Amino acid sequence: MAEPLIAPSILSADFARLGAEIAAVAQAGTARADWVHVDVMDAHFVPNLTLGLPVVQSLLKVADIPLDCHLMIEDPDRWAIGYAEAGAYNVTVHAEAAKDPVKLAKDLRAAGAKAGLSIKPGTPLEPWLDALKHYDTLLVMSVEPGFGGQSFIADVLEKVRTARRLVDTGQLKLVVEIDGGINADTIEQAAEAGVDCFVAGSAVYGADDPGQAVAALRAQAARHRAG
Ligand SMILES: O=C(CO)[C@@H](O)[C@H](O)COP(=O)(O)O
Repeated sequence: MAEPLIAPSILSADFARLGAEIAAVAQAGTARADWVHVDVMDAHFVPNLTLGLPVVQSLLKVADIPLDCHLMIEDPDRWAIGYAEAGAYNVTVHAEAAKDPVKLAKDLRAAGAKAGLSIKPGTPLEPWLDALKHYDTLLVMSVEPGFGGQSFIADVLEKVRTARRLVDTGQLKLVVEIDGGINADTIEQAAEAGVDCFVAGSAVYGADDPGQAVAALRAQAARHRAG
């Protein structure tokens, strides 16, 4: 299995210094993150408001690292394409909000982005398995979306195990990503369940040295990966 991917979430970064906060996890070497996770929240799909396309367009001009945009918004069928056209590496929409997830994935890929589908902790995986054949990432939420710093919900690991099995047997071809409550205490169980990509907000941006936190999380995940 490939090396685990680490994606720091800028939800826990200083919003007045976003360019510098991204650069802090984009230095060469083991402290370099694989992707930077950008949480877009609209205060409708989730009860919080963060940033939108104009900010992402500005970040794309200065970020020397792929941006993984997680859209926690209503009507992603209308808005997601803008993030792909702007140059986001991966654009993830929520299964609970998408009206036509297959068309959406095709449109995102046609615009040059990877397509991601996310499910909340209480959303089952099975109804989305056909649609997931068109996606490059599955983002399993391990907290209720909306806020950083929440406690990890271990029950979602059953969905990770199912997705891992489907990827390993060739029935799905995607990156299994987890988001919410990932830190030194929880990353091992997520790695053992078969996660490929770990989003971590407070565990990275709450650390004295965010780059060192990235390196430590990656090493810990690598020691505990399934397979
Ligand atoms: O999407 C979200 C929350 O909705 C996450 O990306 C959080 O930002 C992760 O933060 P931590 O739980 O790692 O502090």
